[in-house]
Amino acid sequence: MAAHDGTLVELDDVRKEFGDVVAVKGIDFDIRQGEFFTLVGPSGCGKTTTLRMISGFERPTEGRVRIDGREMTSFPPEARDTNLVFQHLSLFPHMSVGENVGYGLKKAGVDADERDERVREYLDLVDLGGYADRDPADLSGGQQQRVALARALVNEPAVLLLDEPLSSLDRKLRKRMQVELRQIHEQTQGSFFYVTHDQEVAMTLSDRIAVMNEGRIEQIGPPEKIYRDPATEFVADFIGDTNLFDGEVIDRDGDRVVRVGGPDGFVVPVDGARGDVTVSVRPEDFTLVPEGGDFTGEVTERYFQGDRTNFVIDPDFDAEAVQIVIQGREGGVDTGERVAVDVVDGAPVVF
Ligand SMILES: Nc1ncnc2c1ncn2[C@@H]1O[C@H](COP(=O)(O)OP(=O)(O)OP(=O)(O)O)[C@@H](O)[C@H]1O
Repeated sequence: MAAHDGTLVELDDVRKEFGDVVAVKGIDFDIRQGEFFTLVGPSGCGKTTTLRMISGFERPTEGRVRIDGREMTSFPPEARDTNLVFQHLSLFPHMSVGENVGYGLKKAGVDADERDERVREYLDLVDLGGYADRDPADLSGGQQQRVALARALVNEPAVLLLDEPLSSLDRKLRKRMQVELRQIHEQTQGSFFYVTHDQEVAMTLSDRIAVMNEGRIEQIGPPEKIYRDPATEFVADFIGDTNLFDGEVIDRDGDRVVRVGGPDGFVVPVDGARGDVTVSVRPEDFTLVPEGGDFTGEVTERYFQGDRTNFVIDPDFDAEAVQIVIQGREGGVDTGERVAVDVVDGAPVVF
C-alpha cells in the first residue's frame, strides 16, 4: 500500500559521510507506487550508498527516509518492506532452487502448501517453471539471477531494490534479461529501485531516471526527457553521446542566438541572454546534406556499425572534431570527402 499520493519511498535531504568522505551530499527524490525508478551515475558517485540507506544497511548522517508514509531512517533492514538483489549471486548452495525461492516464506512461517504454490507461481514468473528441484549450481548465470529475482519477489515486498543485477552477464544475456525484467515489472506491478552505471540499461528499463554525480542528483525525469532535455552538461554527456561546443550569445537581426565556431560555424536560438555558454548537439541531430548546410567540413573517420554509421567530421570552423551518426543507410560518404552538415532545428541544448 502506498501513501495516498502514490509516493512509496521518500528521501528527504539525505546525506551520508564516511569519515572525511561525503558519499551522498543531501539528496531528495520519491519513488512512486508501481514505478521502475533507476539511479544512474558513474562509479563512486554514491548509488550503492543511497540504495543501502533505503534498505537499512546504512544509516544516513542527516536527512530522512520514509517508506509507505512511515519514518524508517533508523530502522534495520528486517523492519523494512524491501528486498534486495545484488550483482553477485547469493543463492544458498546447499538448497534446491525451490528451497532458495521459498526461504523467506519459510522464515515468515508460511505453511508448506502455500509456500509450494507461491514458489511455483514465482518460478513460472521468471520462466523457470519446473526447476524447483534443481541444484542452483547446475543453472546458467542468467538462470541463477532469475532465481535470485524470484526469491526477492516471492514475499511481495513494497519495494524491490536491485543493485547492478545484470552487470555480471554477457551482453546478449543482459539484453534478454532487461526485457524479462521489464515484463516481470509489468506483471507484478511492483515498485522497483534499480541502481546502475549503465545508461543504456537505465534508458531501456525505467519509468523515471535520477542521474547522480559526485553525491548529488543532477536531474530526475523520464528517459526521453533526460535524453532530449538534459538539465546539465554532465547529464548531456553521461546519458547517450553528445558533442559539446563553446558558444557565445550574440544579437542577430534583433534576436538573441548562440554562435558556435565563429562566422564559419552555426547558430542556435536561445532563451534569455547569457555570456559564454555550452551547446550540446547529439550525433543524430546533425545531418549530411548535398549542398549549403549550416557548416562544412571533411570526413576524417567512418565506422560502419550495421544499423548506423558513425562519422567523425573535422569542421571548417575552430572546434574539436564533430561526431555524426547516420541511422540506417550510410549515405555513400567516405573518409577524405568534403561534406555539408545541417543542425536539426530545435535539437541543440544550451547550458
Ligand atoms: N563503508 C565505506 N567506508 C568508506 N567509504 C565508503 C564506504 N562506502 C562507500 N564509500 C565511498 O563513498 C563513495 C560512494 O560509494 P558508492 O559505493 O555509493 O558508489 P557507487 O556509485 O555505488 O559506485 P559503483 O558504481 O562503483 O558501485 C565512494 O567514494 C566510496 O569510496
